Amino acid sequence: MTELLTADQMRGFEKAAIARGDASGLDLMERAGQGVVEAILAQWPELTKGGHRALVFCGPGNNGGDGFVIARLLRDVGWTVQVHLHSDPAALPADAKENYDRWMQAGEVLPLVAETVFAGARPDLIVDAVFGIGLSRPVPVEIAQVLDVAGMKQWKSPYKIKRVAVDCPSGLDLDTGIIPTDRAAGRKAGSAWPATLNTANLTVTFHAPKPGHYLALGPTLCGSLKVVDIGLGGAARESQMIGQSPDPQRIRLAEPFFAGRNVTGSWLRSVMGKPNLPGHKFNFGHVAVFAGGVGRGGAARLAARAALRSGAGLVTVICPPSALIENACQLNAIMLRALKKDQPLAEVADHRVTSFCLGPGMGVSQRTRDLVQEVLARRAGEYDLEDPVVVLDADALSSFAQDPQSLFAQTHARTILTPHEGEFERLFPDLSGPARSRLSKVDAVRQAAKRAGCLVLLKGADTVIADPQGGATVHAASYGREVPWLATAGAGDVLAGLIAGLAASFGSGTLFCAAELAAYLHVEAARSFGPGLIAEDLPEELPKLFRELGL
Ligand SMILES: NC(=O)C1=CN([C@@H]2O[C@H](COP(=O)(O)OP(=O)(O)OC[C@H]3O[C@@H](n4cnc5c(N)ncnc54)[C@H](OP(=O)(O)O)[C@@H]3O)[C@@H](O)[C@H]2O)[C@@H](O)CC1
Ligand SMILES: Nc1ncnc2c1ncn2[C@@H]1O[C@H](COP(=O)(O)OP(=O)(O)O)[C@@H](O)[C@H]1O
Ligand SMILES: [K+]
Repeated sequence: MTELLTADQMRGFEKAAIARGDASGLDLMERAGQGVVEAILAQWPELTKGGHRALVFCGPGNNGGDGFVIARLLRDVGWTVQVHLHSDPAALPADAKENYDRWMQAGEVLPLVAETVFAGARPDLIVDAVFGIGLSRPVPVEIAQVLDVAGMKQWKSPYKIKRVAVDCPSGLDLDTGIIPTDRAAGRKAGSAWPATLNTANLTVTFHAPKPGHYLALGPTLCGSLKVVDIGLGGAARESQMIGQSPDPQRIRLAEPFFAGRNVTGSWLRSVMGKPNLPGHKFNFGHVAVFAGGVGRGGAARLAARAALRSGAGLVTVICPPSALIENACQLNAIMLRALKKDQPLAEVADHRVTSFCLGPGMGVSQRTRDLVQEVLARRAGEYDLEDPVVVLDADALSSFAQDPQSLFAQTHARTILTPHEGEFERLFPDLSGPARSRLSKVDAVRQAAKRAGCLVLLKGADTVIADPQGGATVHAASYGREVPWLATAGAGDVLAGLIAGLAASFGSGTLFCAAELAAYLHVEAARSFGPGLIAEDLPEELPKLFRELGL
């Protein structure tokens, strides 16, 4: 787990370190600039030999200050460096001004405008130190144009110029992963994309990654991401995240790393480890997955298969009597029960069911609403420690589109909603669409979880999970973990089943931790299988994956 720091939190860390006397602002800026130079040379070792040519673009704040440090350090090792500044030097904040002055002892600064930038010779490297965490509004068009590689037509092979972003490609909002644009001028006609895009090959950030590096457009713009330690401390805080419920004030990245160490095995065991004690299948949880009518059972069967493969002791598919034969033809290790329309649920799902999964293929209907409400009303039985887990996906969510409040009135702390964006919009229209140009995906899901009184997992290449108290996790299939082939019908059904299965065992960690691990595992399963994947392949890939991951 890695903590993702918002701009305000990052400033808080900086202030605290300075107040403790651990470092001055100038020290931190020097370490930041040094870290960027080291990252550049590590990324492109061919740049260590010989003098190369760099353009450094500096902005009006401390991001620009980092730029002056980088310019000076590159010059010190023999590079030809040309600096362009977008501001009045006299208005620079103190530390940035100090580094401007140091640079000016043997250098010059040109304005950051196309005429001067493109008048010079082709650089080997461009350093973007215009805006970092202090971005407060859309980037002025004339700067956005200078930063867009597509506009660098004056130079030969502009895409081969190495582009490094300090903290972020300028224009990216590091809290949201969104590029704030001036709607009138900033958007390509008829498109949600900005008219100009500032992309980097390498982004170097400080102390900890920020949500915007992983959300929305962040991964597309940043290229590869390197985090540089500038001595602000805090590793102990991170260690509290493994296997623990989330802290309401913090955002974490679901990944099996802690302070640079791979902790995959212990992460998996903390959520799904089966104790090596005499036990039987009921000790490892019983998952009940509801299926829809004839010809619509595939989605529930996929979820059930994922639940069983993830280690649940038993899995039962519950279907209408008309679909019994269809399901019986398809299922073996998974048990099957028919539920008649007026039959009490307790007759087919007794108190030993520890986890329910509803939605995939159930159909949008009053019957689905009734079943969801009946399951949500279940409480811990005489012998159970906790209420059963309820995973609500797909049609179990869409069935409440007309009246989401009637669903939220019943959801409880052991419930998780797992919508994709379309389903999310049906339940939370005011947290979707245009609202999301102001609200990060993390904050939208936090608000949704608070309103629903349960966990919410909003799917995507950037999946966000939040609880009603505000604890939030991002799981991102990016930075080398891209799996576009996971966008295949049924992948979400598998995810719902995985969560139900991982959360089913009494011995397992919290529902939140199960959801984090499920998001990670379904992407790892997709990576392991590779292109050509269909949803059926995901559960079948799990045993190999568990072995490889050290479970
Ligand atoms: N925190 C740390 O621990 C460390 C931080 N470090 C570095 O400091 C960076 C943060 O510095 P920062 O706070 O000065 O903000 P920064 O991104 O330079 O921008 C602020 C300036 O830009 C202006 N401005 C904003 N948007 C604009 C727009 N669209 N168009 C025009 N102007 C715009 C804004 O103006 P204002 O909004 O005030 O009007 C203000 O003048 C951080 O990213 C990292 O690189 C490192 O040194 C290591 C330690
Ligand atoms: N480009 C992508 N990269 C990584 N994961 C993706 C991508 N597109 C979709 N996914 C994942 O695939 C699953 C698709 O779920 P969903 O949209 O509910 O599909 P379905 O309803 O067909 O099962 C989600 O878990 C989502 O996070
Ligand atoms: K930048």
